[in-house]
Amino acid sequence: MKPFIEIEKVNRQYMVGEMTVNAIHEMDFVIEKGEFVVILGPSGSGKSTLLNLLGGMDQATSGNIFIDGVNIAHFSLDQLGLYRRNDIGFVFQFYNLIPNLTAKENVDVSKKLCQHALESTEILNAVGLGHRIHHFPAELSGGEQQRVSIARAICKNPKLLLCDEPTGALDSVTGALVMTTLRDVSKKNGQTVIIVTHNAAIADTADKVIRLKDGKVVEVVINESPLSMSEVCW
Ligand SMILES: Nc1ncnc2c1ncn2[C@@H]1O[C@H](COP(=O)(O)OP(=O)(O)OP(=O)(O)O)[C@@H](O)[C@H]1O
Repeated sequence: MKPFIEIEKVNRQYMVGEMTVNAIHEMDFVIEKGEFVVILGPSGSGKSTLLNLLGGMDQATSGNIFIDGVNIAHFSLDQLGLYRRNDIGFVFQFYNLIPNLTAKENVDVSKKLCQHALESTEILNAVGLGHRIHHFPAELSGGEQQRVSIARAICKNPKLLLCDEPTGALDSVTGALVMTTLRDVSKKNGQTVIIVTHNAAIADTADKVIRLKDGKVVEVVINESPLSMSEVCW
């Protein structure tokens, strides 16, 4: 059986004046359905570029990106728009909630946009915010706001959940709580999750760790027994 995600000889080059920058260079890896994956690497190693390619926000210079059997590297801009809308959930470092909408209304925005949305109240309960559904973002802590943004992404019932430094703006205790929520809810829903982070501690909780350097994969580690967040030293 083919893997759920297959990155095959992917390149993303930028031309800067006369110079060619190989942000992603001949990259290959696979991710199975339901895996909780962490991508680590130093600054400039290609993490954001890779996340943008997987999320259909950018196009590869060459190579194949199979998501659930479909090669998105050959998509038109219109197809990429539909792919981002229906198949991808995003969680960013800063929560990007709409300030004048409540937690539930923020999550409901996803329902209006995509085809397979889940029930927002149920997801807000699952991320531990059942008692905060009518609160506005300004009435929520940073960790609570990030959990609303996770609920918003999961509510789309996406094929793939992409998270860019989801704990980057949080203190370590709140970050661990947010990561626990993310992992628990995704595992319950069989959701495939890819997290880009500088925080190597998170790697021990992942099913798979992909390390990048200079636009290349330098190591793929499969954790047979991932640690729980409470076992990780931040
Ligand atoms: N639009 C662009 N034009 C030219 N070069 C770019 C562009 N975007 C990224 N790069 C280069 O591609 C390489 C990879 O960048 P990328 O942002 O993917 O790294 P990163 O691992 O996400 O870094 P960080 O951890 O600092 O966010 C870097 O050398 C960067 O300078």
